Amino acid sequence: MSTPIYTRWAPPKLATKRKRHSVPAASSSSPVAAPKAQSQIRPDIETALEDVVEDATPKSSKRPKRRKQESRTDEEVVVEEEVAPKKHKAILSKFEKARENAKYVPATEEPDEPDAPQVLHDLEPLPQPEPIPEPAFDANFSTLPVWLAKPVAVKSSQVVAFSELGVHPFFLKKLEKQGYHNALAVQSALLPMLHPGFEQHLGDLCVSAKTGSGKTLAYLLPIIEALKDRVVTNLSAIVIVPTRQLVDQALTVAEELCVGTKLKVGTAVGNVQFATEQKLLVKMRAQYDPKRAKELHERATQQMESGIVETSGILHDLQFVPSDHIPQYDSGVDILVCTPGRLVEHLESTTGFLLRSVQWLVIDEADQLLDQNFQGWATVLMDSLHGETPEDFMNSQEHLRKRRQSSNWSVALPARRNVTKIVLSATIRKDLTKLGSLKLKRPKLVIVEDELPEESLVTDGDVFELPSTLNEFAIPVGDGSIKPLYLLHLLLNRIFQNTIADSAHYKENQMESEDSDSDSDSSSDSSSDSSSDSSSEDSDDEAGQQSSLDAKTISKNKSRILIFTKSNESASRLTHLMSIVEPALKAFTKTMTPSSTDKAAKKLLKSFTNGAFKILVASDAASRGLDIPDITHVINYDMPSGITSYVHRVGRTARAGKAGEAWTLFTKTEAAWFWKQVAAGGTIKRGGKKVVRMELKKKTVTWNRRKTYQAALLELQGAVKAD
Ligand SMILES: Nc1ncnc2c1ncn2[C@@H]1O[C@H](COP(=O)(O)OP(=O)(O)OP(=O)(O)O)[C@@H](O)[C@H]1O
Repeated sequence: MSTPIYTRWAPPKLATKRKRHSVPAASSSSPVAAPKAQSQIRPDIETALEDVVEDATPKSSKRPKRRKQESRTDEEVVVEEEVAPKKHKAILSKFEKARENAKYVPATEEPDEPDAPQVLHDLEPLPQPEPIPEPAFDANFSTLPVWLAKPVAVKSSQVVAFSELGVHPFFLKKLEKQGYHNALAVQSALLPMLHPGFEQHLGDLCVSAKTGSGKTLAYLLPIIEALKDRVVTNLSAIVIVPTRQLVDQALTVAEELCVGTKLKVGTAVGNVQFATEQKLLVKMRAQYDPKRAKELHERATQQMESGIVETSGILHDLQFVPSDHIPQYDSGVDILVCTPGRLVEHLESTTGFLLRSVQWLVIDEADQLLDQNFQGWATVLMDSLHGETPEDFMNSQEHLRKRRQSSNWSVALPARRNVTKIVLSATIRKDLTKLGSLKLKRPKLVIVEDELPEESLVTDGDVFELPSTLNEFAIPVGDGSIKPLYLLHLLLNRIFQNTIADSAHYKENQMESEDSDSDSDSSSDSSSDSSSDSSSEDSDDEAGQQSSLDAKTISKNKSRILIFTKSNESASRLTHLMSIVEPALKAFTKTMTPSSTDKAAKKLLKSFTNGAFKILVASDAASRGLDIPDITHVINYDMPSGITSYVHRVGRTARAGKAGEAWTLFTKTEAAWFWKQVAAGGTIKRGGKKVVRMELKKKTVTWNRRKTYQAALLELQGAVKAD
């Protein structure tokens, strides 16, 4: 038998499985380099190779084939050996592939460690990568409408002569007489916008300007100038302010400007009898009109028959006019200064009180008024201002308008009156929900400030500015148990004697952060506590640290001090306590109570202005708008209720360019709020100035007064119980 050209390739011998494949002896001399391949195969691919060989053989025919091989004939072997090269090729290519695959080991992959202990994980969150810090959000857009986001900024140092602002010579003389030569910044900004002319703003104005910056004159002057030639009285301007003191103040300014004109200025406040006020505001007269009189009489008869009869109104007024006449109503004033509550009462109950001729609506201290919105005054007012006049009170023009409303003729009728609204405050807020109730048309926000914001700076937040002539101080008073003694020390040693420069008792300490504040607060307290009160109280070396002033010294002093307490009751109690502990102050201290009559309140403010007494103790009722030019000091005996309240309180001094000081007494619990919200300067701008912290030692404050103070407290307690 000849030797076959190709011999069958046999896989290399493997330890266990190889036995399964019996290879003929001749195959070892095969031209196919089986032994060579065997030597080149890595042990790790041996298994793969074995699998490949196994795969190449159909599994079902493995065993029968072996058995067959033993019993096969020579011809069968020859046939089989002719088929072998083909099979071998297929197997070899599979082997090559397997070898290639086995060669690939990912570079980074760690070799499996089958013996490594298995780590069991609970349902713990998987460790996460560190969050990528987000860049700080720098808003360069505003959610507010453009007029609020981009106000008209006016520098508060801008001072222009009234004559350059187109003020009528008639008023220039008046202003000169009052000592006003130049217009203050807010006046310089508003007068051109309100005067008819090229610079006039044909829309409404919101004005934010510091306390004491002259806003009252800024709105009253252009209104009175516009109405000065008026001969027939007609309600043309309404000025709304929150309190009756402010009504009086605005009335005084308006009346001074109206002297020499025929204009009538009236007021509507709760302290006058309503009926009396009605007669002043509306004048009734009889007009001959038999046809309309007949109609009205018929309606009155119907009412009588139905049994439901009006006790006021036009039908009620019919009885006061001749039978063929009808009642007609004329305004008794050209300018009305009022509180919102009383205005609403007149709108609802005063027959013939109509707003059809109103051209100006001023809302001063607007943020406070809009916050209160009692009796829904803004809605009632806007309805009356923009709504239609009730038919019974329509004049001929309004009747004509109504008749022609749906016809083509309506376009030929004169346009509906336009009301210019002027909304002002030192703390105006960009609150659209509040301002929206005023139905402003083409509004413009004017901000008068020392530091003008950058053009590009868009801010939705509210920022308020204090007068540049104001200096602020703050005194820590521990837990507040002897706060009245701190106040007395401040009054007697600092204000009435003005010994601040050489007094060792006031330790100046400029504080910026609350942390440092509370630290030093506690340290100051602990230092005072560590010194025995009883030993130091009457010791000689303390003598002279606390002043006891005589009435003469106080009366000579030019200071006017306004002390704010949290309520009217606290104001009365503090006045009482002060006069017991320091009797010299009794004649110079008065309380402002809301119960005092209008006349008494006016008298009180007048004698304070004149210097008849020096200290006025008041609640927040006096914090807004009160203009007493000579107030030198404001003391926040009790902490104000908010930032705006602080701004208005301290704004009672340092008015119209005069110097002033504001002092705040703060307890440990109030320190954080005060330093963070008020003193830090985020919302309140003070032109680079800081609130200066002044420390007083407790023993200095209580010197020689502890017993008197305790007796005074007992007396006060007795008085309160007796009440
Ligand atoms: N052109 C002027 N020159 C000098 N003083 C003026 C001028 N205009 C007004 N004043 C004075 O400025 C003071 C403050 O005015 P006004 O009461 O109008 O301030 P304000 O801005 O309304 O303050 P507040 O916000 O506290 O109500 C008043 O005493 C007033 O007489």
